[in-house]
Amino acid sequence: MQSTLPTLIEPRRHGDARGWFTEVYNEATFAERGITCRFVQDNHSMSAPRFTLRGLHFQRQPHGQDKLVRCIRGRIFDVAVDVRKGSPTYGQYVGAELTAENGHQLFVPVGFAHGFLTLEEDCEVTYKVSSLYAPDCDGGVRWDSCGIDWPMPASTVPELSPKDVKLPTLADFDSPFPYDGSPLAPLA
Ligand SMILES: Cc1cn([C@H]2C[C@H](O)[C@@H](COP(=O)(O)OP(=O)(O)O[C@H]3O[C@H](C)C(=O)[C@H](O)[C@H]3O)O2)c(=O)[nH]c1=O
Repeated sequence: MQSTLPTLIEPRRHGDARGWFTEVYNEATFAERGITCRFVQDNHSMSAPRFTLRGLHFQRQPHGQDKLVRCIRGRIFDVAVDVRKGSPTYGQYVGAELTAENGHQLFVPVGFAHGFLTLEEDCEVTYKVSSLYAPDCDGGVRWDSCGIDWPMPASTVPELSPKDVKLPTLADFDSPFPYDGSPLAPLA
């Protein structure tokens, strides 16, 4: 059964005198965590300025994307916001620090807006998605409209794309995503 809630994955690193080895994706072990979607595209972004904020994004159906996110250079604060219409946890979020050092990953299912804030310069993020890029179905809500406690000094204005500056606020947004009966739970 596909997990419909954000999930933190902490892949094991096998260390030896040379360094370490880890499986960043394994169909069988990820299925044990409820991640059974079929990923069809891998993405990779680099953000140069510290406190770059990409998000909060989703793709509308029929091109909704489950995402499996990891940071391969630097550190990010990665966030998933519940935007499932009728959810008792609508507008609430979970967040995790994903770093090249900890190797942690965040699974962000369809029904959640995704975004991240870089905590260092020159951060690189890679993520698998379960639906191909469909720009006509691109959607999102403003980063500062969901009560997210972004880990940056209060006066900081993050680096945003012109597109993200113009996103609607959560209050002005009419969600296209149905609620499946599972309220948002803290990341295990
Ligand atoms: C998402 C995407 C973008 N692009 C092109 C379109 C633009 O020319 C350029 C940058 O796109 P955008 O500004 O939408 O990239 P981000 O702001 O990093 O958006 C992504 O970052 C947040 C955190 C997400 O969760 C989404 O995956 C995605 O929306 O890459 C593609 O060619 N394919 C793609 O799948």
